Amino acid sequence: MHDDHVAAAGPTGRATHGEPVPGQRSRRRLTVVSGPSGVGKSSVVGELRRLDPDVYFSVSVTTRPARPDEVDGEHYHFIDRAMFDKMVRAGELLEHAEFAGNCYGTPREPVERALAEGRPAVLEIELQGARQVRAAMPDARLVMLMPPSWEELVGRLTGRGTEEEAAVEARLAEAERELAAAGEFDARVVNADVTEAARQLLDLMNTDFS
Ligand SMILES: Nc1nc2c(ncn2[C@@H]2O[C@H](COP(=O)(O)OP(=O)(O)O)[C@@H](O)[C@H]2O)c(=O)[nH]1
Ligand SMILES: Nc1ncnc2c1ncn2[C@@H]1O[C@H](COP(=O)(O)OP(=O)(O)O)[C@@H](O)[C@H]1O
Repeated sequence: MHDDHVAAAGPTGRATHGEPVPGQRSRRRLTVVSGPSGVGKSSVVGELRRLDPDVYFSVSVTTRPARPDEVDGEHYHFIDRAMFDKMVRAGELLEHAEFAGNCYGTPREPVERALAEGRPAVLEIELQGARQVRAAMPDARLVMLMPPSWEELVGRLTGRGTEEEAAVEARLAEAERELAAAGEFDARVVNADVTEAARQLLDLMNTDFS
């Protein structure tokens, strides 16, 4: 069984599972951040990037078309299905999954290189991928980002305005499945405030559970 921690904010605004010990970061740590579409994963991971520039953030490949504000090679590597299948066959993906009609995967080599260099690495991926990472790399820490409420999640997803109605429906169907699996994760962080959630995530990355 995995450690079970809920990183609720304490009176100091820090996570209550234990204070991080300076200098004792698990340098080889791989952290997986999952959570339903629209919960704020990109927002929180973006804030984490500002808080700790030393962390390596994986850039996934996807067959999903780029949104207008997305930059190839920065948000994702946008590739076609033939290239995706080729990467799967060649074993170039650490994990991969289909989500709401598109394929997503984590390029293996950059993550392994970062960890070998002693850099902590973060993957922002959905549930099936998180399960694959858990099976392949049992030391990885899995964190699920949770919405303050279902209504807030729906509001954020529709308010973002990046998807057509059918894609929103597909994401909400996946969201129910993802939230039902929250108990499988090592920790859950409620994203009520982006900066606070990013701080809690960083605390989790820097703390060894005993
Ligand atoms: N398994 C897996 N999931 C990924 C990967 N990259 C992104 N995802 C997840 O795929 C889902 C859909 O991502 P996206 O199309 O960007 O939509 P959004 O989450 O609504 O912004 C999200 O849960 C992402 O975390 C990956 O490399 N592997
Ligand atoms: N703590 C928060 N409070 C209010 N709105 C938020 C919060 N976190 C994210 N959002 C907004 O919710 C929407 C979805 O966030 P996003 O980071 O794209 O989610 P995800 O990557 O999980 O799909 C965006 O419009 C974002 O600005």
